[in-house]
Amino acid sequence: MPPGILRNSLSIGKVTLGFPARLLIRTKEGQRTVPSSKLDKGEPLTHTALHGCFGCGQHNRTGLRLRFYVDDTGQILSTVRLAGRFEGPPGHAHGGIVATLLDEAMSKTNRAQNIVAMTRHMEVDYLRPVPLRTTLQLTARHLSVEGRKHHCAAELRNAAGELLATGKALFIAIDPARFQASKPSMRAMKS
Ligand SMILES: CCCCC/C=C\C/C=C\C/C=C\C/C=C\CCCC(=O)SCCNC(=O)CCNC(=O)[C@H](O)C(C)(C)COP(=O)(O)OP(=O)(O)OC[C@H]1O[C@@H](n2cnc3c(N)ncnc32)[C@H](O)[C@@H]1OP(=O)(O)O
Repeated sequence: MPPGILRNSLSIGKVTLGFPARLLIRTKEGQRTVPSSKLDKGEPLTHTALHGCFGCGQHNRTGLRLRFYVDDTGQILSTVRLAGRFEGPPGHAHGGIVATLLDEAMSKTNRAQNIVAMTRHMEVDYLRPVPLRTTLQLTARHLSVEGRKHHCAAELRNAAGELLATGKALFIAIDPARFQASKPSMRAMKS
C-alpha cells in the first residue's frame, strides 16, 4: 500500500481537523502507521518572517494557510482542504494551486533541515483532478543534495489514498541575510 491516509478517517479537534486516525508513513525500515494526533505536536514548519506566504503564512487571509509536520524520517506531512475559491475545473482545484501545494511541501523538506532554499525548477504530473472541499493528504521527501542543489519530491493523495498529483523540484540554497538585504519587500514584511 502506498504511503497516505488509511480509510478510517476521523476529525480530532481544531488544529488537526480532518486528520485521519492514523497515517501510513515511510520510514527507513519500511512502512508503518503513526497516530495523527502525534503529528500536531511537532514544530510548525513555517518561516516566522514569512507570515504573509501564500502557502503557509497563517496571517495571509486569502492564502492556503497550510500547516506542516515532520515525521522521524524527515518526511513532511500535511492535510489540506481546499476552499471553493481555488477552483479550476468545476468542483476541482486549479492546476496552479496543486503545483503550489507540492512546491510548498517540498520547500518544507529543506526548512526541516534549517536550509533556506528557493525553487529553481519544478515539474508536476497531474494524474487525477483534485477535488475541492475534501480532505487531501500532502507528503514530501528530500531526495538528495549536491552543493547548494537540493532535489525534492512530493505527492498529493485523496482520502482513499489514491495518488492525484506528484511533483519533483530542484531547490537552490540561498543566504537569507543576503536575500533580505537585497529585497525591499522583505524588509517591509518584517516591520
Ligand atoms: C530561517 C530564517 C528565515 C529568514 C527568511 C529570509 C529569507 C527567505 C527567502 C526565501 C525563502 C525561501 C522559500 C520560502 C518561500 C516559498 C516556499 C515555496 C518555494 C517558492 O515558491 S520560492 C519562490 C519561487 N522561486 C524563485 O522565485 C526563485 C527565483 N530564482 C532565483 O532567485 C535564483 O535563480 C536562485 C537564487 C534560485 C539561484 O540563483 P543563483 O544565481 O544563486 O544560482 P545559479 O543560477 O548559479 O544556480 C545554482 C546551481 O544550480 C544549477 N542549476 C540551475 N538551474 C538548474 C536546473 N534547472 N537543473 C539543474 N541544475 C540547475 C546551476 O548550474 C548551478 O550549479 P553549480 O553551482 O554546480 O554551477
